Amino acid sequence: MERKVKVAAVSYLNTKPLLYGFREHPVLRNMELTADYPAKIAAQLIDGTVDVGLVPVAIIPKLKESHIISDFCIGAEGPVASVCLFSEVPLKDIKRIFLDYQSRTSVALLKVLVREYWKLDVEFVETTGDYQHLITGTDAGLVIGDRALEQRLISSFIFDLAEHWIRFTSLPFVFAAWISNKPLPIEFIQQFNDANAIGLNNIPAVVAENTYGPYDLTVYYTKNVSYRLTPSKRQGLQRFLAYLQ
Ligand SMILES: C=C(O[C@@H]1C=C(C(=O)O)C=C[C@H]1O)C(=O)O
Repeated sequence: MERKVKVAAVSYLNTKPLLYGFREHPVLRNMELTADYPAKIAAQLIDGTVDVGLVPVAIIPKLKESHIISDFCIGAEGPVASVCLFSEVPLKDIKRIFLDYQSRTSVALLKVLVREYWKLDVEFVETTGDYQHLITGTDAGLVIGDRALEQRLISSFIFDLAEHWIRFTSLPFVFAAWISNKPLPIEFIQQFNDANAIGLNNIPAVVAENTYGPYDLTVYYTKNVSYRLTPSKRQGLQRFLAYLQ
């Protein structure tokens, strides 16, 4: 490839370990990196503004061409902490759920759990800007990312979507994966994966440069988010995509 590969990453704390190793890495000679919230990155990969994105897996069916180019992802093998349904009442009493405009996968996952697992009769409400303050009474809200880690300190009830998916299916979950919308040179992919691994092998250093009060990032990076796209995660991904058809 003559021109630089355009790569878009998620701008949340969950992605810091994956991006840590890119600084001063030779792969940067061949790529340019931007960051945004997941729904934006999905739109950029679909419309071709970028070549690679850490995109919500729920948009895979919307891509004409897609290649998972990495064995690293944003996944979970237990509670993920940052993708939760928050409420002031138990599940059975929830009447409406505000959906997170920044998310694609978790919105789809929530709908699968509501329909197939919890079997709730609720109304979904789209959002376009801040809505967390509307989580009161029988109105619940799906919140993802750093804002979810902050909402944990506020809401009375927290339903972790990864934890409930695992109870439902006995399979781990993948929220986002590095996906390209065109074939890329193998040398680039190897360098790209090498850069991803550096931060994961240096979690204390990643934590040390991110001061964050609301949640323990060592726990988040080592116990909650699970970054390896293992065969069982791929199985969980296939199972999830089958629900979206
Ligand atoms: C674990 C998370 O996974 C994310 C959830 C996504 C989604 O719902 O579309 C997309 C990317 C990930 O950042 C999180 O954001 O907290």
